[in-house]
Amino acid sequence: MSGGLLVAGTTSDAGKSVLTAGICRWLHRQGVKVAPFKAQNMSNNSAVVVGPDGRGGEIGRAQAMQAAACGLAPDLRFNPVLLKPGSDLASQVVLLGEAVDTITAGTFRHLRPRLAETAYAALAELRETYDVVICEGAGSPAEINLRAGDYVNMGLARHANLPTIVVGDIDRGGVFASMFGTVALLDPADQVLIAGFVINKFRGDLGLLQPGLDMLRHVTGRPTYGVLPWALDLWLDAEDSLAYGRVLGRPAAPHGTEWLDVAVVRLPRISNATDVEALAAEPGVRVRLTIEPAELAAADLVVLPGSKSTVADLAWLRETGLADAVAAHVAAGKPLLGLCGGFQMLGRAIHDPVESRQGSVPGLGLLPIEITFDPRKTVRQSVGTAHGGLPVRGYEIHHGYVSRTDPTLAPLLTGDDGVGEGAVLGAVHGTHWHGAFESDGFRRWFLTETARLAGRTGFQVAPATSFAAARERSLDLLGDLVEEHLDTDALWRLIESGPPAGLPFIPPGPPPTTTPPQN
Ligand SMILES: NC(=O)CC[C@H](N)C(=O)O
Repeated sequence: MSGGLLVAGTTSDAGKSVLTAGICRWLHRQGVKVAPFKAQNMSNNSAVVVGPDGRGGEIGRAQAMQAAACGLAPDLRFNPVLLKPGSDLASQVVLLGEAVDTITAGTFRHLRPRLAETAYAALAELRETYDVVICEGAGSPAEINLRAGDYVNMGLARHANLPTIVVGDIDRGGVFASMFGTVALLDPADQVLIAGFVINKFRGDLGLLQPGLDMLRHVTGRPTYGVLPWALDLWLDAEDSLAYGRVLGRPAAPHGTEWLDVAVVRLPRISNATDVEALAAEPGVRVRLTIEPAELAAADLVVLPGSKSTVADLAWLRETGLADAVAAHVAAGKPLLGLCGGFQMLGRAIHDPVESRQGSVPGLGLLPIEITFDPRKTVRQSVGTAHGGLPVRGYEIHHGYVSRTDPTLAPLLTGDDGVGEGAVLGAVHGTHWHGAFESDGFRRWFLTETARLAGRTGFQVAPATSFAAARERSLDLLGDLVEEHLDTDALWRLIESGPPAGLPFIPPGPPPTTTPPQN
């Protein structure tokens, strides 16, 4: 068979990624050969995938997570187009894993046909290989200004005749109006593909919600396939949980007598922020994303995460007073960790003719290294050891490299080629590797060392947390939610048989265009 479904949303962060992953896990458990797909993703949170030519390429982390939900290794075709925003105006374009261009809104139009063609071809290939492909849309399908050029939402559904469900986040309010409006702003040929709705993040009495669902059915002629409850345990790989001010996940009580407090600076162009999820998976480790200097002062460990715009985010760090707070933290002998872009900021100088094109700028001066940016991007999976033999796996996505270092500086890690990676100087730690803290033994050593440096003598790392098992549990939880709360028989009919016949048109449809579409 060649089944398919598009999961669209009323807004960004409505729950498309997790619902797609949940549907993938449900089908995978049923023995269905299923794959995920997102034609175009806009995110700086990417995973490294080894392509058919053996080279490393990038896809959105959400698609790598959905691949795991399907029991598959990630594939570049699962997310053929990835836009990585370096500023509000410009994005790096990653096509089938490889960075090919940097675009602005104005130049996107010229590239769009090539991107759409690549995405359509990738989906066609996947549909030949897999029995079912679950596609995730982007933003809302009712972005009427962008509809003409769309190949991620209804443009994709039309091209591949995909039945579409629309998920809405009821916690934000206005869910009925946004469900209705999403359908009613689409043209008739798009509307016949919208089969129904899913409500996400509901807390409360289903009996009170039911009349609303009945009314929604009455005014749209479309059912709600189910209502997913607010699930507190769902936070791994969920990008919206990375908003600042929040504690990441739901940390269990400490194994020892004291908590370890970790403050992660929420850089404006943060990239691969999911790196710190592995720390947050440990009992007694409280990880908070913050932009408050006072929170850095109170933290045991400060983390400068990855950045898509190292030099610009470093300037922001100085403007906001956070750079001074980082310096004070280090001056007090407390531990600091820099990851990729955050590591690059720790050196004496950054020479960047590529990303910011600012030339040479001073770094924070906390490590005796200099960073130079190369137009070629390093994208690879990396394997090595730390602290005398603890195995570490990670991945690298960067243009900048260490161009000058002090030969006496100790590395944090050693690659399997025997070459030192990153640095440790006193309580300052840094590496270009992402994902390293998913390696359980290394994470335990690092947290123990961190607690010692911070004087948290009562903190004791739990002996046996497995991050891989925690991720697997979270995918299973998503599968459980789908099985328990959605009408899976009806969903299966949709996936198998395509858009149902006879779905009514809801006026007014798209407003007439007064100006030519911009995309
Ligand atoms: N992943 C990152 O943090 C990348 C750092 C920096 N933007 C670079 O390209 O080198």
